[in-house]
Amino acid sequence: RRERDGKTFPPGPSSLPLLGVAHKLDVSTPWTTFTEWKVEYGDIIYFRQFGQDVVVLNSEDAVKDLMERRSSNYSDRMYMSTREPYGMDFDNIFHRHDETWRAHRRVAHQGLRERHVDIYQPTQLRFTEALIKSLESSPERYNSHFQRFAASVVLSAIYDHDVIDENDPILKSVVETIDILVLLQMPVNAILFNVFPFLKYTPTWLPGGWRNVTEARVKIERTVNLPFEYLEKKMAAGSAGNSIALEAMERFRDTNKVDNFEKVVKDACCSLYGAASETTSSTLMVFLLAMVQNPDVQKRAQEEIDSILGSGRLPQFSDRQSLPYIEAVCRETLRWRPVAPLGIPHSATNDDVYKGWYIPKDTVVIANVWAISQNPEKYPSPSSFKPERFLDGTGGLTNDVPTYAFGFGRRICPGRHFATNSLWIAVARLLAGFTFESEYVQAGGTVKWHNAVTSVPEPFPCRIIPRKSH
Ligand code: HEM
Repeated sequence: RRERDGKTFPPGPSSLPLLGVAHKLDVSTPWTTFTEWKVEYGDIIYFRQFGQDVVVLNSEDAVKDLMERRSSNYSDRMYMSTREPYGMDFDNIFHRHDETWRAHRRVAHQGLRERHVDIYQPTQLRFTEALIKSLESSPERYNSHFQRFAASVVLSAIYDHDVIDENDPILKSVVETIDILVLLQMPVNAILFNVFPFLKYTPTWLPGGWRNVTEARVKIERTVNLPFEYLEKKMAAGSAGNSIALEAMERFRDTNKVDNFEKVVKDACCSLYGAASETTSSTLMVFLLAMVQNPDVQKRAQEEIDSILGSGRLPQFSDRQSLPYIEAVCRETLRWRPVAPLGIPHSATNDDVYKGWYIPKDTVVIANVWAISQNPEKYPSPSSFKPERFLDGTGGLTNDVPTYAFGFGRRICPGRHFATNSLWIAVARLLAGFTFESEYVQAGGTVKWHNAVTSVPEPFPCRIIPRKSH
């Protein structure tokens, strides 16, 4: 227990003046270190990193107590000195908990609420079919096909924009901008830039060799505006289909409740893309790895599909209820290797006391999703991929839905219903259409992980074999 100014802080490792706790952390997978610290320090851990107060929550109960039951105090994001100068303040994901954030959330919620997302199912199906075709013609490029699938469904839902190929101007522009956002807003970099402001102007820290802030601003502004220029042309021609952007524009224009609504909608929509694309494709990579590591699971999933659909018919969204094992495979994919193992850190708006421990204003509060998803009491042998965990004795689904993979409280991912639909149709169709094998992985070959904002397996040798019956 540590005391400062008569206040008791939660337990945690001691920090060095310059390094903080960096020397004690596995910096590429800090979530594993935080989970190990649970044994010594418990469910709520405190330390200081470069002068920044940090609290890590290692259990679902602690996360829910703070981020959900006390959501008015734990829904902010940390201050980032790079946001304004680089023109990144358009972004909703790292936005402070204020009126603009609320307006963005309204756009997201309206377009992505649970009962509404089904209108995008035809789009998701269409791009799943394109994914299958790409895998048939160049299976070795599976990773870029997954990325293309994720980007296409999302750009279509947000802007009614169909990605034609890799040179698509909107796709290129958003990908470039996301790279900047990721680099500058990764929590560790954000803290560094706050503490050592000169770093953010140092060219080597900037993506793509960028030399100055102005150029970043221009690129970001273009990314926010370009999809709307396309959409406006379609609107003028009367050919604009359903999209989150169009719906939000029409609604905000009619209600007159939001100031500067065009900017709000543009910014919110661009943020949606940023949050949606990489998370979805990374989850498909995790699914693929799980399949090649667990041929028995793959076989059982294919047997379920074949027994319900017969050979030849492909899964449709309407089959979802009849395929509980496929649903369980999707849930287990989200649990087994959550692509955001530390979620996105929240921040405390005011001083607070929890279980007698003091949490100062502006503390960065991290929900350790990894510790929750790997909790051996809830999930015995947590590192094994076992979809049966989500099934009851009769083969039906349990009530356990790994929503923790999508964050918590007011900041919970607004795209989760859309994401789980994309994931489900892709997984069902991939399993119906192909068998995935990897002698390399089966023989214990190393699979590297890329750990940045998301944690994702790097491409590994894999054979993608069309199934004869489909
Ligand atoms: C498998 C796919 C996805 C995963 C695992 C995922 C996960 C997450 C997580 C962990 C957060 C942080 C929540 C928190 O702070 O507590 C988040 C935020 C967010 N997600 Fe997702 N997400 C996915 C797909 C999507 C999609 C498809 C969209 C939009 C179409 C989306 C839009 C957003 C937005 C806008 C935020 C920021 C919310 C805020 O700060 O208020 N995500 N997501």
